[in-house]
Amino acid sequence: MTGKLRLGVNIDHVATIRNARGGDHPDPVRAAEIVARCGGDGITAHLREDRRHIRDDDLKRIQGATDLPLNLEMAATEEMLAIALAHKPHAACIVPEKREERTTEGGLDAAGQHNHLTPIISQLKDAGIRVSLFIEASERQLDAALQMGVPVVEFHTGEYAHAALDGDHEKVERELKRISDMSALAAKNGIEPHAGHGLTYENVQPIAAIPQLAELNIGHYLIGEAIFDGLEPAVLRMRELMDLAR
Ligand SMILES: CC(=O)[C@@H](O)[C@H](O)COP(=O)(O)O
Ligand SMILES: NCC(=O)COP(=O)(O)O
Repeated sequence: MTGKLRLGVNIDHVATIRNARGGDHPDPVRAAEIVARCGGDGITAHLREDRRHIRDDDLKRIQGATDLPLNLEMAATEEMLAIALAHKPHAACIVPEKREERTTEGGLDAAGQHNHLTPIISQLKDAGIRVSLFIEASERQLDAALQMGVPVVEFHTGEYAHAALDGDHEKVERELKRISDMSALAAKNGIEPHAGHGLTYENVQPIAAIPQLAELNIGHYLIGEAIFDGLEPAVLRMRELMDLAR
């Protein structure tokens, strides 16, 4: 049976615009409040090591402003671990991070970093934080996630989104199949599959139709659309498209 697909709204890029002028406007906290009012299921925020968008004080303010679960995206570093343990978000999604990248370019190499990730995951879990790994939809990475005992994985949909933009239909189908196959395998093994990165009104529905997926995290496109239509209509439109696909 296909359950409700949650929509986590990533508000990072409200902070990107704020930071362009160094002041307080627009405030990502106000975005979180709007998401909460219009039926978003969660707030996602990526505290990057270089603080290019979300900043440390935003986390506490977001947590104080809404009851929606906060999904903190974080690199697997001691600094980020300490911040996560201090804030105790509902969930922490461990993501790969490269200082010079424009955005999160690929999935976490969970298979290659087993020894580094295991103690970080267990400290997050001991603090009651729901740990997720942001990985490519591959059997190797999913196996590693299983071995590490995480309850959630988020599949990186960037390759799928790029293929859709390029009009490469064969690649779109290949990417969809691997995300769909790995979602089924994750669910079969008791891991809750999520997906996100580069999702738009145009490309969200085939992903939303994957029955095992429990949550999509969507940010950059929604904040872009919000400039033209407002954040609430953008979230509601995405919600509608996701629901129609189930
Ligand atoms: C991990 C991820 O996909 C999100 O963090 C999202 O991409 C927004 O942050 P960036 O644009 O900084 O990658
Ligand atoms: N984990 C993916 C995410 O939070 C949102 O990615 P994007 O929609 O900003 O590309």
